[in-house]
Amino acid sequence: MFERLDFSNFYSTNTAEREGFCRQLVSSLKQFGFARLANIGIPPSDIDGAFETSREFFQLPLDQKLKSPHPPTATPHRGYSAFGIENVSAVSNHGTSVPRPLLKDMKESYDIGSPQDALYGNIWPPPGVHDAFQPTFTSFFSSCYRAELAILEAISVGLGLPRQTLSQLHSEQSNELRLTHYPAVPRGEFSHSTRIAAHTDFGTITLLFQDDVGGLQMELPSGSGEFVDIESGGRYECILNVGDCLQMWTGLCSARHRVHLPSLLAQEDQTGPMQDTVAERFSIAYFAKPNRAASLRPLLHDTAKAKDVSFMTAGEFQHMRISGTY
Ligand SMILES: O=C(O)CCC(=O)C(=O)O
Ligand SMILES: [Fe+2]
Repeated sequence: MFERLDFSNFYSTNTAEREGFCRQLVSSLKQFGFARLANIGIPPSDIDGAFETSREFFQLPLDQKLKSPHPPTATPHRGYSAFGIENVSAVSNHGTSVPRPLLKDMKESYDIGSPQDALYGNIWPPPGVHDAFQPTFTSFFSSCYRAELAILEAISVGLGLPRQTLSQLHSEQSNELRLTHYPAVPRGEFSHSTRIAAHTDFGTITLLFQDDVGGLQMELPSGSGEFVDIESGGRYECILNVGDCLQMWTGLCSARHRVHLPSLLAQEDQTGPMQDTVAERFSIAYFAKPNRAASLRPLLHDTAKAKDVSFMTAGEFQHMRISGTY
């Protein structure tokens, strides 16, 4: 649907090529709220390691996984959430005039924060449960943070802002990494449940890595309630999407998205024998979030109106958006 952009162009020594790439990136984020990126600087072997470790963890017996549980409240967003615990549809209707039905999420997930985050510590599996888990994701987190800063610089350049404008609003690392496993389910379940209900992401940008099962869909046109598949380019491709904070700062589109029955399978109803089971799916999402004290005042058009309004801080906004999901 939209072309894959090669992030290595951001490092081109040819200024026109570099700036042209940044403008193309911003244009995709303005039009769709999404971009597909190759070569964001995370080695494929690290991505393989993260997916393998995630699979191994989710394959453990439930009593082992529950040794590092997510707290019963929405914050801090850390640790393991079993199937059916989190319910994203509770926040699906944020910012829309078209109410969506509440659907149950069919997933289990694990949330990890930065080791540099001064406010919330991590909840790791205790020794003996999966000893490679903590080092694998501590290292993967740092790789994602480096990629995040480079992408924020590219977006700033593409918007015509000084290169460090966005990256310097992310120095505190209140970012989050989320591993998700969507178990195989009978396809009939999709009539009353979903994998993750329609939502927008709360932060600045999200870097998503997914396997090739499919089912990630975005709302197009925005606000229509119609969803189209974002086809999977495999686990080494990064799907980049705009979150609510970047939309408030810059007007780029924070597109509503969900994970549901892939359209190809939905069409089988008309075209041939239906498969009874929809394959399990794994994804890894890294949510870049602004420093908590950062103001969400628009960065591009500091209008007279904006000067009179008091804007929420990113921390207040995150808190408001996440409550209700647990
Ligand atoms: O699993 C996916 O592909 C998307 C997950 C997602 O949108 C989220 O966790 O915010
Ligand atoms: Fe999302």
